[in-house]
Amino acid sequence: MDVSIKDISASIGKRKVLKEVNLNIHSGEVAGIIGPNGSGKSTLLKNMSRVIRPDAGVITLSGEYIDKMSSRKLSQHLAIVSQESPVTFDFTVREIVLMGRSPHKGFLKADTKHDEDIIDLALEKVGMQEFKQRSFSSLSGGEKQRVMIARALAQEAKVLLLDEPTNHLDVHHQIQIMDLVQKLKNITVIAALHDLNLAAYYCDRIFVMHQGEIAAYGSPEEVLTKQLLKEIFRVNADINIHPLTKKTHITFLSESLLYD
Ligand SMILES: Nc1ncnc2c1ncn2[C@@H]1O[C@H](COP(=O)(O)OP(=O)(O)OP(=O)(O)O)[C@@H](O)[C@H]1O
Repeated sequence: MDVSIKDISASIGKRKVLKEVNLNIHSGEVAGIIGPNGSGKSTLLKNMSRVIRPDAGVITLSGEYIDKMSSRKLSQHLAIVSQESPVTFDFTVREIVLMGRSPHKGFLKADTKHDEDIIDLALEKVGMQEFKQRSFSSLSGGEKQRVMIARALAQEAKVLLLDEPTNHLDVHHQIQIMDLVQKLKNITVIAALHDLNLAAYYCDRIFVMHQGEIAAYGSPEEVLTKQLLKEIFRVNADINIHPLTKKTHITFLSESLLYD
């Protein structure tokens, strides 16, 4: 399912946070949204999932306007893992992942063996199957993050929005989650990422946000240049193609290294 964002502008209070943003993300693509703090990445994802309504512009999923879809239909198409964990009551891990099934079930319909199998598979994919009966609130930040990803997988949406999916995760689980995301078949993934080397390694294309606008986009090799890192991220860096992975690899350089 492809995602098209056309001339989206959005404000929070009096502040314009997104300014005529245009993006076209192809079906099955892993797209990375990168940018400094406050550049508008989360706000863009919130507009795509209709948590925030834009001032102007339209968003379509395979040509269908999201603002014309019912909430149920939108959740069948699109799942979001946001930075905020929405849970206030003490649910078990199983119950949290089961919530991902609700767009596919009738009102008050009992859970089926099919739902249970999907929950088990989703938990297995994120390596959390042993935690199925644990209380969600007792989990560590990284464990919670993996359960929220399992919930999104159980939703079986064709578009997956991930806001900082590797935030809180140790390096093993960062790679586990990004490997999983990359292997998802026929699913369009749009992920806001701070780790530029993870973005370079896993994303087909990268979109760079700066002050509410798209400053650049293209393949990681095209986008992640020394000049862009200096201008947008205000860092000095050495950039190579890694001999083993054949992907762009960034080494960040401290000011002291440059001027000592
Ligand atoms: N509820 C809010 N009230 C006021 N300002 C907000 C609110 N939410 C976001 N903003 C502002 O909107 C701008 C964009 O925020 P957003 O969270 O989209 O940025 P981001 O690129 O995701 O940042 P980060 O990398 O820090 O997560 C920021 O300047 C932020 O302070």
